[in-house]
Amino acid sequence: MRKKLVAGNWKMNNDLDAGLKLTSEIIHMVEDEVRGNVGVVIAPPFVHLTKISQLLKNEARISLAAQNCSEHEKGAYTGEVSAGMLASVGVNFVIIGHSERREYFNETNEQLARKTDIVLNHGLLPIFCCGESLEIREKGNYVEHVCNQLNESLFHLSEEELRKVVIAYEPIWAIGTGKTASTEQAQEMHHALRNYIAGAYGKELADDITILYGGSCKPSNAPELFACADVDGGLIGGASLSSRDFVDIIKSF
Ligand SMILES: O=C(CO)COP(=O)(O)O
Repeated sequence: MRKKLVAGNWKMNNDLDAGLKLTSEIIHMVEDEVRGNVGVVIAPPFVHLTKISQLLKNEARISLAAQNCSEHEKGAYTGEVSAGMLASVGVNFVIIGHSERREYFNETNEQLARKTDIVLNHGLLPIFCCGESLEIREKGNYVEHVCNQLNESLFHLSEEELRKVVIAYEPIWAIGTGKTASTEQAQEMHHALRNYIAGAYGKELADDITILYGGSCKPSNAPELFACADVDGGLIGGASLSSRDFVDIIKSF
């Protein structure tokens, strides 16, 4: 049985007080309302991680993620944060290759392969983002494009390493636009990605990999998206900034 997961990517939102308040609300609501075996991840900005890690110390089902990390081990990289530093403050997951990082910070598939390696080397779990632009969607080669992102950033991993990776499919045209992928579009891509992984690593491993959907996911559309056979949860942006909406999404399974 593969793991179900709902992760909240706060992006560059909330000051520390607001972040701590949101975390406390999520802790209490998850405890009171969420049944079943869905895992919860929150990904606050870097400067919140140490304090939020303390709040989550006794929360077995809520994990902490960073939104990015350096591809370098340490050294003269002003402004960067290393995987080792993240591990030292209690982070569990690292989001790698979000489309906003690919677009605004020119992150390449090769660089994301290095980030994946360094994250795994520090005992952290990558949430690897992939997805196509509207232009590629309209051209029709979107499956090939996203499979290539996996190939170039993940397929150097051993089987044991790939098993630790969570994949998040986020069509760029659906992020922050209010325009969600239809269940058919989400299922088509998730199924294609699982098949592609099966081709390289075998069906057994492919069936075990958690693949999340992201892009304008909210309480009203999460139930139908999460009901798709190959969708194992969500990577939530805007709606994860409201504890009520985020927990309602978690309860959509
Ligand atoms: O980018 C996303 C999560 O990483 C999705 O963002 P929205 O849910 O705001 O569309």
